[in-house]
Amino acid sequence: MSGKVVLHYFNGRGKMESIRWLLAVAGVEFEEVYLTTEEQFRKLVDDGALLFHQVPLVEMDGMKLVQTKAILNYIAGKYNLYGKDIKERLMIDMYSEGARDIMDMIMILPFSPADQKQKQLDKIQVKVKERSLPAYEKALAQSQYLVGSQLSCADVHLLEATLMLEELFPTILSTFPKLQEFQKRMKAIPAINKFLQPGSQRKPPPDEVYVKTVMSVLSHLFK
Ligand SMILES: N[C@@H](CCC(=O)N[C@@H](CS)C(=O)NCC(=O)O)C(=O)O
Repeated sequence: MSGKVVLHYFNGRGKMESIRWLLAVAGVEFEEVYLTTEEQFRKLVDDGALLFHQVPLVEMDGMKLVQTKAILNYIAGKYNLYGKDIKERLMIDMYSEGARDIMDMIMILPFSPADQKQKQLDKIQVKVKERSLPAYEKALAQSQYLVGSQLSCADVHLLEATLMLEELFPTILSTFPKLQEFQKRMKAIPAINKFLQPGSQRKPPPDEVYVKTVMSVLSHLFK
């Protein structure tokens, strides 16, 4: 039981995606249980598996982990992706949260009304070009890693965020050469290269299917 890592979430990126990324980079194999019905969700709640009645839930090391940030920090700490002291951890948290801000803006897009999507996209583009990407470009001009002298979870979250951005805005990194080099370096890391191979990452369903599933599993939130 304690050897197997099981992820409970929807078949979509959402809040679980960064956890999948970090486990993959740490070389940890995992299984997924996709929630498709309200009954499945209720059962997890009734079994006491969801501390705050929310997913993501990760079964790992004989524990039931919830709260995305806590789960990510646990994995990062366990697999040496969380710096060497509290000052490095602080910087790692700062850069990680910056990447989280980008991903959160993108994550809610499928749930935006169709007539507001373009406005949201324009807002995201301006925000990341003016704020987020220059901050990361500056950090990467000093060192190949965002923090310290080794790979950390902040690098992994930044790669995930920049790949998500490029799906929406294919040329967004064109004026950020350090970020382009960073992506290249990161993609050459064997565990990342493996995770990015077609067939290795799950293929998330189309947005409409994902949104419909979330709304039916969590129907109590949409009443
Ligand atoms: N702070 C939590 C939030 C988790 C969360 O909002 N999960 C949603 C699905 S993405 C959920 O399970 N909502 C059910 C509810 O709040 O009743 C985390 O970061 O893990």
